[in-house]
Amino acid sequence: MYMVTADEMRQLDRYTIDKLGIPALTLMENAGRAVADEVLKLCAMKSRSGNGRLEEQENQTCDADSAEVFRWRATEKVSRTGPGDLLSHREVIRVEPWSHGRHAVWQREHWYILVGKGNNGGDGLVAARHLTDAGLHVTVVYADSPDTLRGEAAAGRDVIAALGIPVIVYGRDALDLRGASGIVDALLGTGTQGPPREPYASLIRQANASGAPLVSVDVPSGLDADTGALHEPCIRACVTVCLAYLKRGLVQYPGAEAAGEVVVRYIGIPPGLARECGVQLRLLTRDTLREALNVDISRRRVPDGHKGTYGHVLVAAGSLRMSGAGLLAARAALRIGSGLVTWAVPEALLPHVIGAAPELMLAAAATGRDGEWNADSADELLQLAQARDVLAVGPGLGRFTADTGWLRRLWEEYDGPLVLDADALNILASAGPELEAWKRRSAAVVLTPHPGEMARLLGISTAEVQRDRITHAREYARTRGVTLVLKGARTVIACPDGAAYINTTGHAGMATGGAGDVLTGIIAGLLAQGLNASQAAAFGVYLHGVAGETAARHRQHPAAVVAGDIIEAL
Ligand SMILES: NC(=O)C1=CN([C@@H]2O[C@H](COP(=O)(O)OP(=O)(O)OC[C@H]3O[C@@H](n4cnc5c(N)ncnc54)[C@H](O)[C@@H]3O)[C@@H](O)[C@H]2O)[C@H](O)CC1
Ligand SMILES: [K+]
Repeated sequence: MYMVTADEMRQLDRYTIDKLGIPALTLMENAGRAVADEVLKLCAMKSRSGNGRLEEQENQTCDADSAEVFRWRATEKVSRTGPGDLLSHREVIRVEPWSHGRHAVWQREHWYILVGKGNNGGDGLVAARHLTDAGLHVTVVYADSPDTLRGEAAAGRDVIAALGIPVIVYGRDALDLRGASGIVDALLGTGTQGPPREPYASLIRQANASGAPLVSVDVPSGLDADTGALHEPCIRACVTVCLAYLKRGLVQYPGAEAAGEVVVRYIGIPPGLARECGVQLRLLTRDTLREALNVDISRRRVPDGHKGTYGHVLVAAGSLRMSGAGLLAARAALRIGSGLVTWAVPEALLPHVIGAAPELMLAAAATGRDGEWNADSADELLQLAQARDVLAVGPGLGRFTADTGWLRRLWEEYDGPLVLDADALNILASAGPELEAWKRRSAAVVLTPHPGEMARLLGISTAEVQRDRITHAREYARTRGVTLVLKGARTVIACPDGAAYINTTGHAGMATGGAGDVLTGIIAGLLAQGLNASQAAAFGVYLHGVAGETAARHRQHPAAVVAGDIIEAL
């Protein structure tokens, strides 16, 4: 599933209308119909729950290969009354075609359609008509004077008037949303510039305060469609019906939170157009792993395989006070399926980690009695690495004198894939401009920074990184020729060729010490099994998140998950 910026969406709109000849009114009609479908679905859910409130949808038939709708949600958003279990559910649901019969249950429903003066408002006007035809009581609320609408939106306005659908002009007529059964937010879409101005701001506040379920058209009004930043006041939707292509801001926090459950609906724009027009950002799903990354997610084993078949990982990690980080990375590399894993530790640590995981091979890589790494250990490490397929460096490494030169030697003299995490990234960041002189590697490099490590790599603040995670990650990967995994909620995987993926597996309970070390081991292990850097990074992040969800279910609560649980759940 491709993801676009507001500007890319405008280009795709224009191409569809001007080059393919599909009328804008057709797109708007389909958009409004899709919004109406989702509103009717919510009404049906409420009627099923019997108490007139939104309950979590029962198990839907999941069609793993459904092309039409990709739906995921944070349950606490959809079931306002159910015990939010904090786990994000990912499911692909086929939305059954909705027959617009006059269902008696819906005639109790009174929905308000908040309409802006752009085409987002136009979509809302089409939805108002469909919902009226389905039997709901509908009132259209114009944020601006109706005569400010232009083009297709003005055409929608005239139809509403011709049908005699009740209309309120905000600011001129009284508006009380407290009795609303639901509200459609068709105020601002991808044409928004900056925080909502009056009267949109007041109307958004009134809608949020109403307590009624909010369905946003395309994007919640007030949300930055590109970065996911909230320009308050911003609508807090329980469902966002995203049109044609997923907007980036709906997947990045805090936007993902404000959007609630996101449903991407086909409205007549050819699905392949984004790829043809050079869009390279995709949602990371099983389909994406199979189709875009050509990953064999079944991970078949050959009947006559042996340990050597599945690669040998060398993990250079762990120090006196942080030996566990190295152990977690090494264990994860083994659990994900590597044939062999050697864990290299400072010499003084070795006697203490013997037996920590009997399946691991151990090696002393830094002589000295203090249990810390030192620059002299580069020779030993390079010696060990020559007989290994992948080198993972960083978890629990610590900093030491001349560590930049040490890392540079590994970077330039080891000719296999390199995975750098934690302190290896901090050492890389401390190289500063000298990094330009480091030899460009022919073999893959995968960096796995969390936002703070990314900030140090870029020399900016963590807040700036988080303001536009996708752009920062993609820019760094492209200019440095590396594969970069920017961790955090909705991890970004950015590849040197410009391709990028946003992961939706995982949950907040994985914010626990060592979870990142586990990911490093997973990615190194997948590289050892022959996946390329993009495949190993994307598949590794995806599996890491699924394992975290599984671990939370086993522990009955996300807060109880520790990093070792994620390894066991792999
Ligand atoms: N994706 C598709 O194929 C289709 C999308 N459609 C819908 O069109 C909107 C985008 O419409 P556009 O007219 O470009 O802009 P908006 O409706 O989002 O609103 C802009 C409108 O509001 C004013 N405005 C801008 N910023 C602010 C602000 N901060 N405060 C107040 N007012 C603001 C601005 O002057 C404009 O007049 C897209 O989201 C879809 O919903 C098509 O309908 C179908 C095809
Ligand atoms: K909207």
